[in-house]
Amino acid sequence: MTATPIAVQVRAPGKINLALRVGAPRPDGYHPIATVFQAVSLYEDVVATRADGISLEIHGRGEDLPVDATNLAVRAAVLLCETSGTRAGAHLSLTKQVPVAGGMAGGSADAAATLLACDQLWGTGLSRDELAELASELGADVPFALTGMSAMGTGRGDLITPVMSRGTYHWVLAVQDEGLSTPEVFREYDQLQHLDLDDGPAPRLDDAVLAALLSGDPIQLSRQLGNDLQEAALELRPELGDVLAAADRAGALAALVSGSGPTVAALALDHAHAVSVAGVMRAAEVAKEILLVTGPVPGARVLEHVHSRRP
Ligand SMILES: C[C@@](CO)(OP(=O)(O)O)[C@H](O)COP(=O)(O)OP(=O)(O)OC[C@H]1O[C@@H](n2ccc(N)nc2=O)[C@H](O)[C@@H]1O
Ligand SMILES: Nc1ncnc2c1ncn2[C@@H]1O[C@H](COP(=O)(O)OP(=O)(O)O)[C@@H](O)[C@H]1O
Repeated sequence: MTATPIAVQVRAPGKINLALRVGAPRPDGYHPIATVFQAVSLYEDVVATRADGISLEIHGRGEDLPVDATNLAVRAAVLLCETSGTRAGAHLSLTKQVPVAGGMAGGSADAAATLLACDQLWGTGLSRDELAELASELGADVPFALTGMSAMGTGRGDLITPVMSRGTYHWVLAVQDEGLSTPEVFREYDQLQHLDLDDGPAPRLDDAVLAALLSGDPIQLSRQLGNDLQEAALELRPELGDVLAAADRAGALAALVSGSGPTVAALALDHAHAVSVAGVMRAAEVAKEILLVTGPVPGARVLEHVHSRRP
């Protein structure tokens, strides 16, 4: 008797870039980056159920996203199907908490969760390294969604090195109605920096970010937050200046645009301080939603296997 799952539920987190350094564009259109990711407690849940072919339904945020082969979750399932040669299919039910096109890698979390869910459902049995290789084919941020916690990303952001982090950090997120396009923000960055192909120094992280994470002290971390894409995001969406100013007035330790934006992440001392910062930011009416999250949290993980027993 072999226990075969008929359904698998996987959860993967969104992220904040605590530090993001960007170099000049490469011939393939990507930019070399050096970043420190932190996975935070906004989650994408994927339930993969045995079915014919690959199909997708979306709940929560992003209900108007396409459910065809352009969706990152579908692309992940198709890639695993093709790589493993399986004849099995899956229906994917995706529940999204992470804002769409918010600079928090929700689509990447969907792809990572789907890879893991389908791997379990189909018994493909790939190692974490093999999954990470497929992940990087799907997008620069996808490998981190598998790893979670706190990690350094280099190359296109897809080469992941976990880093030590002490304690829990409390963040207030200001979520905007309308997302920003990642390629557009990188293009704006190139214009602002007057960067051409392979022009300028390779991006480097300051070791002080890693030391701050290790200290567990949010005040120390607040002094090391930084994002090279912030100016470009502000250029494209000047209202984000009001969000950063509101976070400052609310007494946040520091605030920055996450990744390519437009979500702004404000760091608080502890939970009570985060509640107070969130209250002031809500009253300032600078965002569609103000959310409280914590980090670091784990990467993609199986929450449940549903089994049918077959002889
Ligand atoms: C900026 C960051 C920071 O973590 O995150 P988000 O703000 O998107 O969440 C990432 O680098 C985004 O990663 P991700 O969103 O997975 O990018 P991809 O889908 O692979 O690439 C989309 C496009 O963004 C640009 N891109 C992305 C990554 C990178 N290192 N250099 C780039 O220039 C390229 O124009 C690429 O065609
Ligand atoms: N499952 C998905 N969830 C979100 N966006 C997706 C998904 N599949 C494809 N996309 C496309 O990717 C774009 C950016 O995705 P997302 O990961 O939400 O933002 P960001 O890159 O800013 O972190 C979306 O605007 C959408 O066009």
